[in-house]
Amino acid sequence: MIEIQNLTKTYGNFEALKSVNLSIDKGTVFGFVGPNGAGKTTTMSILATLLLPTSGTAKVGGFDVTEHPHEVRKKIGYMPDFFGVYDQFKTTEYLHFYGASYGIARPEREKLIPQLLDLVNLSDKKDSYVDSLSRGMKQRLCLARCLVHDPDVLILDEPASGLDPRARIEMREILKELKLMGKTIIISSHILPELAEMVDEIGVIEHGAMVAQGRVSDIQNRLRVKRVLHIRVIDRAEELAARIRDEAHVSQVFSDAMGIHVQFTGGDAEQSILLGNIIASGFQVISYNEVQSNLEDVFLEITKGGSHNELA
Ligand SMILES: Nc1ncnc2c1ncn2[C@@H]1O[C@H](COP(=O)(O)OP(=O)(O)OP(=O)(O)O)[C@@H](O)[C@H]1O
Repeated sequence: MIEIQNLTKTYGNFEALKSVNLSIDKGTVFGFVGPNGAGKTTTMSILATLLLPTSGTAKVGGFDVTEHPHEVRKKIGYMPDFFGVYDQFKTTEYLHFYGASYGIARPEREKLIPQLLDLVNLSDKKDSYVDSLSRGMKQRLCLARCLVHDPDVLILDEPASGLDPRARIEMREILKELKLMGKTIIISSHILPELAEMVDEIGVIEHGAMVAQGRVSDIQNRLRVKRVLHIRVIDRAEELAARIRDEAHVSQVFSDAMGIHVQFTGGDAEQSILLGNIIASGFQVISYNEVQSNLEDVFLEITKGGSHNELA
């Protein structure tokens, strides 16, 4: 649904995007993450046909953003990171305005708008002035506005930024519904653990270059060069810690009141063999688990010190 090839963008002498490649299948929720200034907004603005690329191509639903911007616009709903709402409108009027801009006839809009307000949980605010809505409500109204023409693709630039935790959860629930409706969604965020729960894939961009892209679990696996295992036994923890040091794929061991922590370089099979050896040696294991890294850890690992080439 989205295909970006060798995309570059320069502002004067500054290279904001350096040959970015990105491919997103229909129905995927794609999380676009990267530090401030990495190039997320630039990429999304190009996809939204608001900015021309310097070189390379970007296609949405098979249409090139430079050659067929009008076709692309029919396919996308775009929510910018900063947006204005017309404060003097009521929410319903606001959506009528956008619906009419897309050429949707009034009778159709009369049916559509209550559905949209319901989707974004604003039905009880249908007669409220936009001015009186909270930030979270305005974000949701903006999302409803993006949906008036039933686009296949949603390009959402930091939709959860500046929202309190409750408003973020509401936004996340709405995005889940949109995914169920079959929309392809590209969403940028700094709130990485939040993103992990709702995206199928992530792309990490840093200094204008994609440094990792794939399914969240795959990227986590690729980064798990060293896993951390946490083991609890009924007794003889110190004895077990000393013994584990000699096992294959174990690089570091330390124990504390919480149990034994093992840095492990093996894969799933080796991890299972280690457990077998521990039990065969007569230790009574209460728990044996791998400490899960969350998306925040993954992101920090990928972007630390620029040592990420093997992931590109
Ligand atoms: N119009 C412009 N003129 C010059 N430089 C620009 C312009 N727009 C963006 N940049 C620069 O390009 C780089 C990428 O900016 P962009 O807004 O795409 O990053 P971002 O990943 O969206 O960051 P943020 O998370 O802070 O919004 C930044 O260094 C920014 O300063």
